[in-house]
Amino acid sequence: MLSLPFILNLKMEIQLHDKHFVPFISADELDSAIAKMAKQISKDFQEEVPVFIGVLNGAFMVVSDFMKHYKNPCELSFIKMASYDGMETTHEVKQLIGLNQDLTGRSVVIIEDIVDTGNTIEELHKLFADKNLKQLKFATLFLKPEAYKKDIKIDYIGIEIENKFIVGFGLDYDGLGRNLSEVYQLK
Ligand SMILES: O=P(O)(O)OC[C@H]1O[C@H](OP(=O)(O)OP(=O)(O)O)[C@H](O)[C@@H]1O
Ligand code: HPA
Repeated sequence: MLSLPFILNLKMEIQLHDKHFVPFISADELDSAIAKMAKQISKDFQEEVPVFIGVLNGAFMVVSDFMKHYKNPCELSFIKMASYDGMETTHEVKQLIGLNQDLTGRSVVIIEDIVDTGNTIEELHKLFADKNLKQLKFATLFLKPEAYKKDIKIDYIGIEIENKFIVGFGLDYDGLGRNLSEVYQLK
């Protein structure tokens, strides 16, 4: 006979396309990590109005929850970048929707759902280099330290995770899984 934990575990496992995923990070843990980042960032930007830039598609949920936790004046915009095909990076980061705002003299905080290889934030770093910003900072809900090989400083990190593929809370596997309110890890 199967034990109860085994049955519960089977129930919680999900399948997206051909892959199976298991529960990894709960909605409560995600919310606490985002609230902590919002608190840190508001402390660092008390004297000014930062411009937050969310990186679509993946960051839409993080940004939405982050904004609810950020209580000081701020502005928000989005940029759309993509490089992943299924579970693999293509190493070519494309800008799919750009910014049309003058950011001269502004403090900009890029908000990412995940920094993995760092290819995307490297491209963003280049993209903002000639925008005459006051400062550029990077915030990410997830960082995979074993995969990240770039020199760019990541100023605000929610949760460090091992180098395994995850889905949920904005992150997808080949288009699916973005609407999950918890994060799942590849089985
Ligand atoms: O550090 P990296 O290896 O560059 O990976 C991080 C990027 O990968 C994902 O985007 P993706 O290119 O899959 O596009 P999406 O946001 O539309 O899913 C994620 O949202 C990050 O932007
Ligand atoms: O682990 C991941 N999951 C989903 N999308 C991603 N983009 C980079 N890393 C990941």
